[in-house]
Amino acid sequence: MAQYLLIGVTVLLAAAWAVQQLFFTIRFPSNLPRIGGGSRFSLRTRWRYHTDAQGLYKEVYDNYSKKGKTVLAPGLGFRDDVILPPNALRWLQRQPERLVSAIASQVDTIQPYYGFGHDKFVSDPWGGLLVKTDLNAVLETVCAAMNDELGLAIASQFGTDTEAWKEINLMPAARMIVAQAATRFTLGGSPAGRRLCSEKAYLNACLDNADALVISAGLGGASPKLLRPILGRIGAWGAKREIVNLEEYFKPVYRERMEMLEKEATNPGMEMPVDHLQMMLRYGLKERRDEALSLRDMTKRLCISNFGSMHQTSIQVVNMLLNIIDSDAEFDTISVLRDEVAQVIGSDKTSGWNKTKVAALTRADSVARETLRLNSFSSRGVARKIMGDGLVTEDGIALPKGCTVSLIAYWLQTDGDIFENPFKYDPFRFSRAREAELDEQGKPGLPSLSFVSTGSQNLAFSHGKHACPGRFLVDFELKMIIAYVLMNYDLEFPPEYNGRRPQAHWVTDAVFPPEDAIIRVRRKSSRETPVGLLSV
Ligand code: HEM
Repeated sequence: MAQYLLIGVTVLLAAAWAVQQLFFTIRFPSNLPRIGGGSRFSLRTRWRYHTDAQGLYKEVYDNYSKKGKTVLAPGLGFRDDVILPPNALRWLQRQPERLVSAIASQVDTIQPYYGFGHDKFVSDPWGGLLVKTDLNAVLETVCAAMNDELGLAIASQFGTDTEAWKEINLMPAARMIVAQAATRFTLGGSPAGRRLCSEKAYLNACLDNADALVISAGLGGASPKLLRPILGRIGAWGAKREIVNLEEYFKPVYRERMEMLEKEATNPGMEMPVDHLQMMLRYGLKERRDEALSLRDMTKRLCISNFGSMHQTSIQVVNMLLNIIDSDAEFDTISVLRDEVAQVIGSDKTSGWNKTKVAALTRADSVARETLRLNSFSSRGVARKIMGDGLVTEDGIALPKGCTVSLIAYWLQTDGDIFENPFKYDPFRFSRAREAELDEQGKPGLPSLSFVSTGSQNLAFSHGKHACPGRFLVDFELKMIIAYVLMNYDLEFPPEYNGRRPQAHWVTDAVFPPEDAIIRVRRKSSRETPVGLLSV
């Protein structure tokens, strides 16, 4: 019996392998070199991507990317990824969307069909596009509200004791702070929405949902296409459960907004909330009516919005605060930043934050950009799916339909020929260069070195038409966090860290911050806090 079972399983696996090879495997041209050589990847090379992607990508970067050559590297599960050299970025940007698609690549990465039941939640990203078109137009209003929420969130996580030092587990604290601030601009504009901003169970549900989406994307993306309908569903189980959970919290806000929109129809000019949800409902009722009228679909849109606004931002906050404390002994980082905040924000206690002040915080800007240079979550950038046959790279590779191309961002951003002392966190690396090049008004020049500016040496937000539109909001958010935390708290590492931060770690090609990093904080007394505006 066991013998027949074994034969049956072997035949089934062989048939599955043949079907996978025949129908689902992309055929690459013979002139495209593979990392490790040969005509297929050895198991060792595939395994290396999953256990040492940092080392594997170093070889890709040094041996191919830096020499202007395209190369094939193993990716998640059984995927093969085409890695383009940095000098191909301009060529890539020139290609039309119908041939080179950012959105199709996001669908491949997120596998929304399994988590959300339909690809449209990613392939038709109208909610995200509103960040670009509508949210950024009212950034100052939205960020003023977010600043209030940040103060409350930080005080709640860091405490208010001005005598004793408190040990904080940074990752969970940063996640809650970012979730609370993000909720304020996502749906905090109405009374029911505002209540959710500080509702810990809701914030945890949002964060759990974002984690479940990462797992769903990982398992769905790693499985061979043939097995994806099974493994994708298993991987998405947690995400589906979290969506139902989140819907319960969201229901009263959704109903409140629909009632407000109904009232507004008979009462034009009525004051309405200014937040992302309101923009989504307004647009949805006009252009995607079925979705806007479905609580479940709008909950899924909310999940996507939360993922965008919470996941990478909280990672950036953890790394940035660790880097500020780590570099303080050598660069006096905390005092330099406090002086800058006091100068730019402190003198004007009435008008709050605006774009001019955010832009004037050049040193805080440098601290944030230097963190992204070294500690981006994604080690690759500008991932695009090739949508048709016939596209040939500048080095003569005919890219087959269905493959994904990207650039190695991590090794580009730590290239010793571009950055002096490339692995050192130098908080004022970019502000020094900018302050040495003053513009006509005597302000720091070189705007291409600012946090929000993207390019081949700064790919954390990607580059071009699809570069992250949320980065302008993140720019406000990070500077508000720097200002609030440093003006209201003293910070240090526990003595056993010997002044050095715990390092980030790679899981496949994603770079995670240390989940168990501890910092010690102590609230400054109001006498010591020079900027009244910043205290809550
Ligand atoms: C440190 C924080 C963040 C990082 C590092 C980051 C990074 C990225 C990256 C790499 C992309 C892909 C772009 C491409 O495919 O070329 C992206 C897209 C996007 N991000 Fe962010 N992001 C962050 C925060 C945010 C926030 C706070 C929001 C919302 C307020 C947001 C909204 C979006 C949207 C809507 C897109 C899709 C853009 C498009 O396809 O045109 N992101 N982000």
